[in-house]
Amino acid sequence: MFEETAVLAAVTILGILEQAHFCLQVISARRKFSVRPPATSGPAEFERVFRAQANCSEYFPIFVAVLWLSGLFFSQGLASACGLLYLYARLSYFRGYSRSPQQRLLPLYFSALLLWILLGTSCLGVLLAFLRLYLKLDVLEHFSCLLSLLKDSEEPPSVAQDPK
Ligand SMILES: CC/C=C\C/C=C\C[C@@H]1O[C@H]1/C=C/C=C/C=C\C/C=C\CCC(=O)O
Ligand SMILES: N[C@@H](CCC(=O)N[C@@H](CS)C(=O)NCC(=O)O)C(=O)O
Repeated sequence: MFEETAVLAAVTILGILEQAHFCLQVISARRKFSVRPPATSGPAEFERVFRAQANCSEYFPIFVAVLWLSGLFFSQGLASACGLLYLYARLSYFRGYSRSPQQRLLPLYFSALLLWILLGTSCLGVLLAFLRLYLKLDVLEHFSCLLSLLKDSEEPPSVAQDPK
């Protein structure tokens, strides 16, 4: 049972390692710019790294929740692909923000889009599970029946061969 979710688990571990990397970057920026805790302000270069890490951390619990909900209730493949892209977008956001506020924007939009896709597929997956469980209604099965009916009606009738 657990092994079936190994891909989601791998994406989660990768995400945790990414968070660790962002923390280490803040520690090294504190040393570089001599900003000792509990201070959180200093040169702009430091504050950008600090805010980038804080913003990524803020969204990490939401990311992990929707990654697993979408993976378990909708599709592990789609959720894992969105998850990997999200982690890449967050890395680009962090690197972009460390350079300038402007350079954070494109990866920020992309990461937000991926998060909303994961949230949307989570909602859809949970809704379909509710319908199956409480109303005994399998919407996906009805949908695939409908598709195969449509496909059959489009196929030309087979012409009987004239045995000469
Ligand atoms: C699934 C997400 C759940 C909860 C968070 C809810 C809302 C947060 C929105 O999803 C996040 C989208 C963020 C998009 C931001 C877009 C643009 C940033 C706006 C202005 C920046 C301009 C500037 O600083 O120069
Ligand atoms: N901690 C966020 C709270 C608001 C928020 O989540 N804003 C979204 C954008 S609308 C975000 O991802 N902000 C981070 C950023 O702008 O870099 C912030 O400082 O902006």
